This record gives sequence, structure tokens and C-alpha cells, in this order.
Amino acid sequence: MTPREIVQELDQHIVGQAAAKRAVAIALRNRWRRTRLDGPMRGEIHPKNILMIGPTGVGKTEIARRLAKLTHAPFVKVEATKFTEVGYVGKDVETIIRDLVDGAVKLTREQAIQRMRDRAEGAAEDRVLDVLLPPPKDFGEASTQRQSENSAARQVFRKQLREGKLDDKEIEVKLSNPTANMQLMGPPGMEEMTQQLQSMFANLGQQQTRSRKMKIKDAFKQLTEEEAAKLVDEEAIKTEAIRNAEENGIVFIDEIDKICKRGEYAGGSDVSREGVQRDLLPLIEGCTVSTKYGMIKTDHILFIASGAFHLAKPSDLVPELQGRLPIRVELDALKTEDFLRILTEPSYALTEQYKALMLTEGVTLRFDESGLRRIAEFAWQVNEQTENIGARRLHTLMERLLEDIAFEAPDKAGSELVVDRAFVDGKLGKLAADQDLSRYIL
Ligand SMILES: Nc1ncnc2c1ncn2[C@@H]1O[C@H](COP(=O)(O)OP(=O)(O)OP(=O)(O)O)[C@@H](O)[C@H]1O
Repeated sequence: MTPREIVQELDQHIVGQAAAKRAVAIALRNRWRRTRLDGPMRGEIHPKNILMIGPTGVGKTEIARRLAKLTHAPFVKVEATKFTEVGYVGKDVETIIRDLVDGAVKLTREQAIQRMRDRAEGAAEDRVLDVLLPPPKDFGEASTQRQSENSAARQVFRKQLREGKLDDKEIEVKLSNPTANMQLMGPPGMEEMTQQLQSMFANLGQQQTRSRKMKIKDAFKQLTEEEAAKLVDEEAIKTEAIRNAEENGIVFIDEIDKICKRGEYAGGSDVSREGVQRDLLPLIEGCTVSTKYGMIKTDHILFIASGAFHLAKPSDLVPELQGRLPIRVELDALKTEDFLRILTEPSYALTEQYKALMLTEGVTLRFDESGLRRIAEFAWQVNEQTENIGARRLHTLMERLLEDIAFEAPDKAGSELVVDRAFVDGKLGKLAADQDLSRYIL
């Protein structure tokens, strides 16, 4: 995708924040540009990591998450402060990369299974038919005739199966033992040993199958999964996942400002904060991390760090880290107009979600322009008066606004509720006017 296309895609989910969208789009395109180079030049080019600066709830995480989804890139989000918390002291920052690889493996396996879906379904169908109509064993004289009878009957059953006519019939199927999928949790740093133990257990249980009685539609689902798992090559998945994480992985580090030395947080634990920055540095500069799926190089992973930087400044980060986060983008605080757009514009916007939910009960919700504007105004007002939590305020407001109808909907099938200015004022006016109340409720 070109940067313009990426921005257009992001526009469908996130309102405003053009600078941040542009920056991530460029970073992504640069990765693709790099893959088109060869030789030493390719190795030399490192991703230009991004530092997003902006208050909470204005779309920083959302931009990164959407970007990853758009490109099917492995993604993890971590809070930088997690590594300074009491009890976590010394927690291995390498777990970030391990989590990324875990995610990549899951993603790659899902994609592989999806590709194998048709074949797996075919095989599962045959297994169900084998149970319904065991193939003739006797190959004596009458064998040819019996076989053709059998295949004719099979066709009939196959048709019925595909039409869903046999869904609720019970059959007994043999499923492989679940120990093969068992996950072992090992101590960090011992991934390889854990992996070996796991494959040992898997081998022990491999031959075992168990018979279970279940409805055909459930059996079909489980057999499809089993067949798909047989078709995908686990080794190939691991290799592909590691490559995917190395080349396309995105790591989002939130609250990076909270591990700065100066600012509000000056004091005894400064050392530990700066320690975390120093720990993070090798990951961002490029190192090799051992995971249970193999070694992974972090050189080309894209890091997006984010923080509000109310008190600390980006220049308070250790210099090496500043150098590794060369792209700085600022995100704007959200205003009434932005809230208004966030309520309706993104695909699956909040108002659309509530409409769809209520419609399942037969209640039609209609949001009037005046009502939407009033919600946006209240969101801004409450953010100003109490704490600014950005677009998250819309969630708490909407929940409060529609609480009654959400409760009563089952008794009101067939009715319509118009959310206009008067309705919003009625539900939220008093609360929003009272600072103490809104602190607790909105
Ligand atoms: N500009 C925006 N357009 C649409 N939705 C938004 C926007 N900003 C925030 N949101 C919504 O608000 C919620 C919180 O946003 P997000 O997680 O991106 O916050 P953030 O800026 O990363 O804050 P924090 O640093 O505290 O994590 C999400 O559900 C997101 O969809």
C-alpha cells in the first residue's frame, strides 16, 4: 500500500490526527522500500522508529493497532511502567519480543489454516461419511456392486450433509488426543528446554485417540480443525512466523514518558526508570532474542513509543533512546467537533454499535443531529472539568445515556427511541453540571 492508501484506510477508523497517520504510513512504506533493496544496503537501513506525543485517549494506540491489522503485521502493546513496578523489578524486557513472536505464530497459523480450510473441510466431510456409511470391507464377488451402491448412498448423504439436514444427528467420532496441543509454561530464558519437554509430551500422547458422541455439526467443526492442523506444517509456521515478526513486527510502547528521569517522577526510583530505558535500548538498536520458536533478530522491528509528556520531555530520555526514536509526531487533544465525528464517522462507530445492539431486541435507536452534538459537548465539558480521558469519555457517557433503554429493551420491542438534545439533557444534564457526581459516574 502506498502511504496515501494507508492514510485513507486509517481515516476510516480514526478521526483527525493527520500527522501521526502520515508518519506511520511513511514508516511502513519505508519497510517495503527496504525489502526491495539488496545486498549490504538492505542490512544497513534501520526502521525509523516513532515517538508519539499526545494526551491520553486521542488515538495513539488505535493508530498503531489499526496499522498492524491493516498489514497483517504481528503487534504487541506494552506499558513501559510495567517494568518498573514493584514486584516486576528486573522483569525481562525480552518478554516483549517473545510476546510478539507468540502473536506472530498465532497469526501465521490462522492464516495457514484458512488457506487449508477447503481441503480440511473436504477431509472432515469424508470422515463423517465414513462413520455414517462405513466403506465395505469384503472384496468378494459382490464387491463391485456393493461398492457402487455404497458410493451412490454416499452421494445422497453428502448432499444432505451439505444442506445441513443431518446437523443434529448424533454420531460417534474418533478425535485425536488433546495432549498434542498442550501448552507448557516454562521460566523465561528456558524456552528451548520447555519446547523440548513439550514435544516429548506431545509424542507420548500422539497415538491416542478418544471416541466421542456428538452432533454432526459439532463433529464436523472439530474434525475440520483436526484435519487443518494435520495439513499445516508446524515447522514451516515457526520459521514463517519468526520471519514475519522480524520483518513486519510492530511493538507499541506506551507511557514511555513515565520512565523518564526528570519531571514529576523524580525521586528514589529514578535509577530503576533509567534502567528500564537502558534495558529497552538493545531491543530497539537491534539484538537477538531467544524464544521458544527460535532466535529472532530485532533490527527491523518497528517500535512506536508513546506518551503524554506533560511533565517530562522527550529530551529527558537517555540520549541513545532519543536517537532511536527520530520521528516525533504530536497528536492533538480532542475537541467537541472531533467527538461529534468520532460518534458517527468511523466504521462501526459507537452510535452504530448501540443501534445494532438495540435492534436485536427490536428497538430502533435514532440519533438526532442535535442529540449527537449535545453528547459531544458534554464529553468535552466533563473532560475539562474532571480528568481529560479523551475519546474514552464518549464510552462512559453513552453507557450512562442509554442505560435505561438497555435495561428495558426486551419489553419495548417494536418501539423507536429518538436521541435528541432534550433526551440527552434529561439523562446527562444534571450529572454533567455537578462536578462531584460526574467524577464518579461519567
Ligand atoms: N481520533 C480518534 N478517532 C476515533 N476514535 C478514537 C480517536 N481517539 C481515540 N479514539 C477511541 O478512544 C479509545 C482510546 O484510544 P487509544 O487507546 O488510542 O488512546 P491512546 O491515545 O493510546 O491513550 P493511552 O496513551 O492512554 O493509551 C479507543 O477506543 C479509540 O477507538
